[in-house]
Amino acid sequence: MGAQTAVQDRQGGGGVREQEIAVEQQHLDRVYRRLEEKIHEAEFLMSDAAKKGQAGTPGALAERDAQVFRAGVHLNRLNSEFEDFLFGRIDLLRGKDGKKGVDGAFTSVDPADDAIRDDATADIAETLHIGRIGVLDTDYAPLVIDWRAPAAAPFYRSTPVAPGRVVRRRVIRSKGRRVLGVEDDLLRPELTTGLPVVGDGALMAALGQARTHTMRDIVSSIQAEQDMVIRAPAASVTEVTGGPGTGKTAVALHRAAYLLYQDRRRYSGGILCVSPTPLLVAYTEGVLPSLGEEGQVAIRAVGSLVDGVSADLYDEPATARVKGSLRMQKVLRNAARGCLDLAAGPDAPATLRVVAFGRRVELSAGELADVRHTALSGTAPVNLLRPRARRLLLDTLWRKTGRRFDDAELAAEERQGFDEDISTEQDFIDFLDAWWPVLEPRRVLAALADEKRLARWARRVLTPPEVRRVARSLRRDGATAHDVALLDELEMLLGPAPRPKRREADPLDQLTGLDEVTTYADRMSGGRRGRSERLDEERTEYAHVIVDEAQDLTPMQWRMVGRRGRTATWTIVGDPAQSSWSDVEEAARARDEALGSRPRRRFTLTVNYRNPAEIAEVASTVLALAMPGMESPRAVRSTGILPRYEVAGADLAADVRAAAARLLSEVDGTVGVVVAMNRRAQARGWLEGLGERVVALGSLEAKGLEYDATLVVSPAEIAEESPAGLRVLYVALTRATQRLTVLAGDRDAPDASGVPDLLRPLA
Ligand SMILES: Nc1ncnc2c1ncn2[C@@H]1O[C@H](COP(=O)(O)OP(=O)(O)OP(=O)(O)O)[C@@H](O)[C@H]1O
Repeated sequence: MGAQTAVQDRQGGGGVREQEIAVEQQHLDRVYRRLEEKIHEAEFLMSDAAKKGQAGTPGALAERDAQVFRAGVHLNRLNSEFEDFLFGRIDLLRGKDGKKGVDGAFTSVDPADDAIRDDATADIAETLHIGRIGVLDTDYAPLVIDWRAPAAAPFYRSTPVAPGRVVRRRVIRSKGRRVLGVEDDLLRPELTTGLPVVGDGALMAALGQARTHTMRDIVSSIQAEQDMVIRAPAASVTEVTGGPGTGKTAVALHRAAYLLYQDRRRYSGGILCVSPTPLLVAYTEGVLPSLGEEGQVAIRAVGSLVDGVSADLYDEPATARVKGSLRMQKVLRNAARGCLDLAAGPDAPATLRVVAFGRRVELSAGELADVRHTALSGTAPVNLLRPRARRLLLDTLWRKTGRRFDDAELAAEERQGFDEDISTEQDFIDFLDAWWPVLEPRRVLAALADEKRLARWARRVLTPPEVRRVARSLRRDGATAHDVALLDELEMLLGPAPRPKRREADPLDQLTGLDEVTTYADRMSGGRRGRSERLDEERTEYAHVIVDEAQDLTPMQWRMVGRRGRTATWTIVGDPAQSSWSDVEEAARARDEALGSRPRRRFTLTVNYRNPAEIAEVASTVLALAMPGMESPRAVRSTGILPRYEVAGADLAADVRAAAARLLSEVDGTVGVVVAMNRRAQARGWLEGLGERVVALGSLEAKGLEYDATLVVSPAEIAEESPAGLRVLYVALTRATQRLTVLAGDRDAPDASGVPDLLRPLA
């Protein structure tokens, strides 16, 4: 953490500042001129390639063009959307060796032995500008280094304690083509180099900004401990823990951009970023595009990982506990199999009758049950067992015909003829459709809503009250994030509908599979969708999986996410102290299973960039209750503004509204009002008319978000909601960047100053 400690002796008076801005303006002008040249070059190459009919063919040209083209696309977007295309500069001492890397910069991290003279003077040997993409001059000298390139690492990693070659780090603020300001940190203040120093450092400037409803990238002020994570090698599993506000989400997203830059080919397999709520997805969605990365990274809420379903409901904590538990595996397995009986409905034929060799052959209900039992032995997905069931039916029917042959060849021929005859008989086809229908996960999950049935499938696994809860929750319209994990598990247990066999040999043989062809065709008949669209939908495996707020994944959700990263490398970020899941050990087991034996690299982030010290301190009193012995991250700044405590009177609505209005008048940006989950709808009503800057959130929805000011309504109600309630309260208390008001309700026991008992420091 060097940023705020570096500089004592600033010379940034008006004149110097103007001068330095002018210097950077000159450089930015040069960069834009070069980019324009590149765009023309790109346009020329594109049209030339098109003329030669080479567009779309792979090879060196495509590779080169792609780069130029990307530069063009970036420029267009950067011009129109983003303020700070070029955002950094470092001035460096001469390095130990004279070697240059591919980006044209010297590679040495340490200064040459004689770079600093005895009288503490030194010369600046290299100046690098850092930006969102790299730009080379005509002579291949780096005009801008991509922030992810190795040469940019010292911009983030140098600290006054370990400055390496960096003498001065500068953050440049610009809008469009105009440089607006510079902020310097001097990393070797003891040296005399003649470099002017301007401003108060970039980090504080960034942290003080008002918040909007979308997250900003932190590319110009990534701190050293964060940079270690962002650039950690992609091998196996990277695990990051850190308290609230330490930048875990920001770091995870920047890491995605870094990995793509590092090895675009490898990650063309896609990066999946799993987020706990749709609100957090919406909040973070803009960060990757602002880093120049779109398309390869899918940011999905954990309730939206299954195609066609989007969770919009929440389960009560006690129901969630059951649905998220590994015990559901067994229940679902029973249901997947048990549903075969149900799917056909009450009119399902009890027996199978066919005509063979001129006489009737019949399988009784008992014989059919035996066939089904045999077909279902083993672990293969139920839908994929249908061909096996069909074969077993034919075997049993054949046996019942009592035909015997001494000649094996003749027997085989007879048997083949029998199979063909029977399996093309309409009665047989209809029977099979009804007796072994293709099962859909949604239908099976819906079947669990029947309490009696669920009780049968959950025998000796769930208790009767648990059965009642789960069945009741499934009778509502809509899905929860827990239901989605169950659907995904069912998808695996059921497997896809069998695909038609691609054999051209015997047309009759093809007819045999007709039922399956039509069923499959039905499934795929969503219209004539483009191939890429379909592929996108079908992508269920990724090259890298990022899990944000990993502490909240239930065991069943770990299984779902695990299936999407069977061959992936992983980045997992989370904070056990913020977990809203109560059965921590079971989740840890499921997580270990999802990750397998891959080696893990662990990192810890220690600095809280979000909350001022005054707010962090209140949160830490709750942390002491929620997780005794757990350390709070160190708050990086202090505002001198203490949290405000109020006690609600008879009209809670009016008090919440007044407290929210007051906060709105005190901050420029957003205000979040956090209430217990069962007050969500109510709270929205209370805030009506106060404008877009304020939002009401249920405690679980506040996950990962932040606001300039937060109003936490009735800490006790939030804490009593679930066994993990204190940790959820800890989340609520750590959302504010500037101001916090706590409103004590009926269940709180405020002292004379209005401080609820849960927030009073332990004696
Ligand atoms: N190096 C940085 N420079 C500027 N801002 C930063 C930096 N690191 C983090 N921040 C800011 O701090 C805030 C918290 O970051 P983030 O949401 O990523 O933290 P988190 O660890 O995921 O928090 P939580 O666990 O509470 O969800 C964000 O506003 C982020 O932009």
